[in-house]
Amino acid sequence: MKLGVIGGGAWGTALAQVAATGGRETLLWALEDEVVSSVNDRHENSAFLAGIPLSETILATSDLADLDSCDAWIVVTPAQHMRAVLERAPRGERPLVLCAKGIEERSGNLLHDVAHEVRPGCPIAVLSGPTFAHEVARGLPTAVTLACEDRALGEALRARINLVNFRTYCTDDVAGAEVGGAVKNVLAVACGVVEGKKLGQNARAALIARGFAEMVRFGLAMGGRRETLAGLSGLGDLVLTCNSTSSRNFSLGKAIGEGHAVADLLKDRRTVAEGAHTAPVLNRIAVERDIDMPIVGAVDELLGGEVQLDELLEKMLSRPPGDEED
Ligand SMILES: NC(=O)c1ccc[n+]([C@@H]2O[C@H](COP(=O)([O-])OP(=O)(O)OC[C@H]3O[C@@H](n4cnc5c(N)ncnc54)[C@H](O)[C@@H]3O)[C@@H](O)[C@H]2O)c1
Ligand SMILES: O=P(O)(O)OC[C@H](O)CO
Repeated sequence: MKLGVIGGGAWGTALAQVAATGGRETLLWALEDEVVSSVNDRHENSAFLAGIPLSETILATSDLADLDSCDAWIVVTPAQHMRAVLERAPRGERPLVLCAKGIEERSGNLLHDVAHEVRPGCPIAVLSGPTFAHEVARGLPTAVTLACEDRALGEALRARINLVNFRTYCTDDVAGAEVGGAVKNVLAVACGVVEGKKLGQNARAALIARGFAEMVRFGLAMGGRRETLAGLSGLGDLVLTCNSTSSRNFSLGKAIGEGHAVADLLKDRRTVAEGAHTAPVLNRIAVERDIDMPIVGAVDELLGGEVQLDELLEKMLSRPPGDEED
């Protein structure tokens, strides 16, 4: 099986490395010519994953038409670009493994719904979990969720990508896996703010726990299952992302907490902090569907520049605490 990886950012590059390490013929599509030449000539992605040697068997291209030769595609563009890239990619039915973490802003749809709409007939799987690209690319032990409604296809895909150090756990709960990855990015921004503002470890733990309650409420409303949300793609990824400056979302929040202007932090970014794109749409859906998500709402307000941080913190801390199980 030849695998096509669509997206030459840090995560697409790391997943190409996983595929190549497993002996798969691997073609990496990247938007930037400099990424293509860096991977093909120097076996490194110096733009997005500098300093990590890549398998010499990974071939890169900037021509989407070349992906026609692949049996399955691993789709790793940022969430907001996935639709446009899949629309331009060659036709034909082949499994798509979606790896971005987000919700499409304009439609409010989870990414598997977007992919079904753009590529009807292509079987869809979702790969998510606690996975910093730089660790995966170095071959450090990692475990992920692979969600596919068609269990047999999920098993077949697992056989293609599983490695000793890239443990792949299957589920048929696609919505649950996607919601975990999308919501944790927004909560990581909040935890970064707590770090930047020096509010302490207790506050961060409280945010993780109450944020998880928000993730579960939203996930259940979207048709996901509680055990998926408590698994690798939900709680697992939440814990990773809310505790490390390796996370772009956490780092964004930390800089906001330190007093940097949101607009400056978001303009001219080369790397993606998906939480900034997910917060408005997630909050919009939560309000429309009457799902209680105060932390997500606060992050949305903060990123939208609608409120000053100190004012927001005062508002959050003076909310009357409810019952824990609510
Ligand atoms: N980096 C990680 O550790 C990691 C791990 C798991 C999941 N993810 C997810 O993978 C997705 C991709 O993130 P990343 O870290 O690989 O990206 P990145 O931040 O390393 O790089 C940015 C990417 O955006 C792409 N891009 C910019 N404009 C584009 C456009 N108009 N059309 C298509 N692509 C465009 C660039 O080509 C580049 O591939 C995100 O949804 C992210 O949440 C990342
Ligand atoms: O750098 P972040 O915040 O996009 O997080 C990367 C991965 O999603 C961690 O699992």
